[in-house]
Amino acid sequence: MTLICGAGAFGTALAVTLAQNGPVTLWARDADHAAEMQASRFNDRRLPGIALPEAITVVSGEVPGGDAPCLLAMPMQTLGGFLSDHHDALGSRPLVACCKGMDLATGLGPTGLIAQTCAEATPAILTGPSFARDIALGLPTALTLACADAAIGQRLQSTLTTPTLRLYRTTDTTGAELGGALKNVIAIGCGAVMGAGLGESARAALMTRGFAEMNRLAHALGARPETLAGLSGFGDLALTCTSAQSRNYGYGKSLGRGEDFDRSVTVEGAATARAVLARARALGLDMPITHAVTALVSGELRATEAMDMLLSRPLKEE
Ligand SMILES: NC(=O)C1=CN([C@@H]2O[C@H](COP(=O)(O)OP(=O)(O)OC[C@H]3O[C@@H](n4cnc5c(N)ncnc54)[C@H](O)[C@@H]3O)[C@@H](O)[C@H]2O)C=CC1
Ligand SMILES: O=C(CO)COP(=O)(O)O
Repeated sequence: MTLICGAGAFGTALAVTLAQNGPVTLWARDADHAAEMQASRFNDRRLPGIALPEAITVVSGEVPGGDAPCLLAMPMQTLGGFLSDHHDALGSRPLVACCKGMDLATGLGPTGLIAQTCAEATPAILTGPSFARDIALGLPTALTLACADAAIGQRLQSTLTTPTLRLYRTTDTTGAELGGALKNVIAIGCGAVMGAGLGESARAALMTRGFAEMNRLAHALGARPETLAGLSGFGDLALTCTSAQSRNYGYGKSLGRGEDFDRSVTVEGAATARAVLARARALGLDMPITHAVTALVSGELRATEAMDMLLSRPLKEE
């Protein structure tokens, strides 16, 4: 049995693909939503049009106990609260974060938060280039499964691989979670560039210099360069900065056009930009794109002003 907490688009998509391997329990925060899904066999609120296989049971209330791995598929800024609220039920099993970002309150990534809040559990993270709908439709997808405990990571890799979802494993949790967190920040910037009509060449420059920035922070925090070059870093950066399916990219595009954006949509890069900037400042690191995106998101700068700020920086070696 696999337990997935968080019945948004991603949690539901993971439940659909993992149902090919055996029973899945999908835990939803909202009791009405859980009852609606269990009865209709659809998640109309977050992933419409995808039928839930019979192997999925949707529950709410107490998080089910047990030793089976638990996937945590809720937005990053809600993870800390969820872990504290359900600490006892989560117990000592592997907890696989499926969220992307950096916690504003602590500056920690998902595995750091798990380690801090649920000390008996084994933290892991599942991350990389994938849209929930693609996974749910059974389109081929490859992700990174990171767990510092190599043996548990290997077990998770085989449990969570499905015929269409291929997992690669690493023990570098820091690198894997930083890739997923930072690519969303850069994607907001790329969306803003495109929304403001600054062109595809400017977007390519921002992606490349953004990748340099991701590597700078990752290096300072002890991550391995090959992790950043893999699915969870470069792979997810490429997908999110170029796809109209991405909510971070779409949000950036609205900012670039000066249009409103639906506030109920999950856009992880907005809070994460602020968290990353604070962390970088504490480490004495220069992260100009993250700085520009933070100013854009807070309304301090428009996209063209943010680009002017980046272009007027002193010339330097690549
Ligand atoms: N949607 C996608 O294509 C992908 C999403 N992700 C990541 O998955 C995470 C979740 O995103 P989505 O599922 O897309 O978001 P979503 O907006 O579709 O759904 C978020 C879900 O989290 C639940 N939630 C909110 N606060 C909660 C709390 N305190 N406790 C428990 N549940 C809570 C909401 O009820 C909602 O069902 C994000 O970090 C995102 O970056 C990763 C890869 C792909
Ligand atoms: O993480 C994702 C793709 O890998 C989903 O991106 P968005 O959250 O921007 O939609």
